[in-house]
Amino acid sequence: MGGSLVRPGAGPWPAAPGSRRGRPRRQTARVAPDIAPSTPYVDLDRAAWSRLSSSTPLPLTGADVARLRGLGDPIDLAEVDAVYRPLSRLLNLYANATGALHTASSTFLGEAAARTPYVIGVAGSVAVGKSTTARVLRELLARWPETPRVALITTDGFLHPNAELVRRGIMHRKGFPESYDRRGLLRFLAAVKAGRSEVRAPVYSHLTYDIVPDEQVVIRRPDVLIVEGLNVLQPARPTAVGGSSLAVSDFFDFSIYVDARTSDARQWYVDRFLSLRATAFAQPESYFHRFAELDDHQAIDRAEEIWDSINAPNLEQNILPTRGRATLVLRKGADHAVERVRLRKL
Ligand SMILES: Nc1ncnc2c1ncn2[C@@H]1O[C@H](COP(=O)(O)OP(=O)(O)O)[C@@H](O)[C@H]1O
Ligand SMILES: CC(C)(COP(=O)(O)O)[C@@H](O)C(=O)NCCC(=O)O
Repeated sequence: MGGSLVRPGAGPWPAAPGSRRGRPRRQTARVAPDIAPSTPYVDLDRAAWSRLSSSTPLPLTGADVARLRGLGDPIDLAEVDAVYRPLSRLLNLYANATGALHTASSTFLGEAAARTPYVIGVAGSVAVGKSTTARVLRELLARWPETPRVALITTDGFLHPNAELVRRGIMHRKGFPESYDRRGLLRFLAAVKAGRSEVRAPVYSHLTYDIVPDEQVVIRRPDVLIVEGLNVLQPARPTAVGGSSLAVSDFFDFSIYVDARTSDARQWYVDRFLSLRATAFAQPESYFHRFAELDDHQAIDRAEEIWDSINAPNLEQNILPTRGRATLVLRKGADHAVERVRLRKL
């Protein structure tokens, strides 16, 4: 393959907050290529990535992609072909290999091999297009004969209801780790992974900006479960006795971080906010209904204020630092197209 291997920390990947990159480095001797420090990542540019798995057919049409596309996301069939078709093949190989491993360990233990869903996490900032990525993958993975049943949940269903956020004084921190019922999400994933026949999750509405009372999504032993959300790669919380509890990502077989420059994500958030005035905000039940009548200047001010006070600090403090934990990073350019793909090999 024509992609380039990179040293950890090298290449186009900007430093996550708190990383060593960006600090002055001691001068070190040049390392000969054959003894260069090994890296757990393979970093491919778009062209090299899209040449992989060229024999895998693309089972979607332009109309399918239009149906799956989120507001403001220009994804088209060419993008799905170049980026998501190889990813679907890779996930198919990984899911099959994990199934075989599971069968082997059941045989060793003398247990009947019960299938357990292959769980994929999709992380990244607000407005980077996680939901489109997750929906496209759901559609592609469901076309493989081994995984026809693909379920998708978003972690916003596990946000505390607004009344509870207000009671805790953290309404301005929606999307931060503490705004979620983390125990509920862990219980949900443990039940899905244990192969329970029916597992329920609460539902969030972007329209009312709150949990929908008395509504639940039911997951019935899928072959694959995709779990999409800002904070799905958060490490476990330390416990009072010096240990740590389980993390959501402990239940993942594979994880994807949808990455973009922070300035691009901010612009996409503002653009989407402007578009939402004529669609979601125009509906009387929308939490943001009062913003439907704002002119462009007022709407841009309001969107930038929300971004700068909530979504940017959350990205910098909680989300971006988890990028290195992902199995695969999709790095988007300013036009939303994926420019590079980084896969963790080890
Ligand atoms: N205020 C809103 N009203 C209606 N829909 C919204 C609103 N904010 C976000 N959405 C929709 O919710 C989905 C998830 O958005 P977000 O959490 O920003 O993640 P991403 O853009 O990475 O998918 C998107 O499809 C988006 O269009
Ligand atoms: C609902 C969200 C927290 C995303 O939740 P997720 O599905 O990623 O868990 C986010 O889209 C959001 O609404 N953030 C609050 C700030 C804002 O209104 O943009």
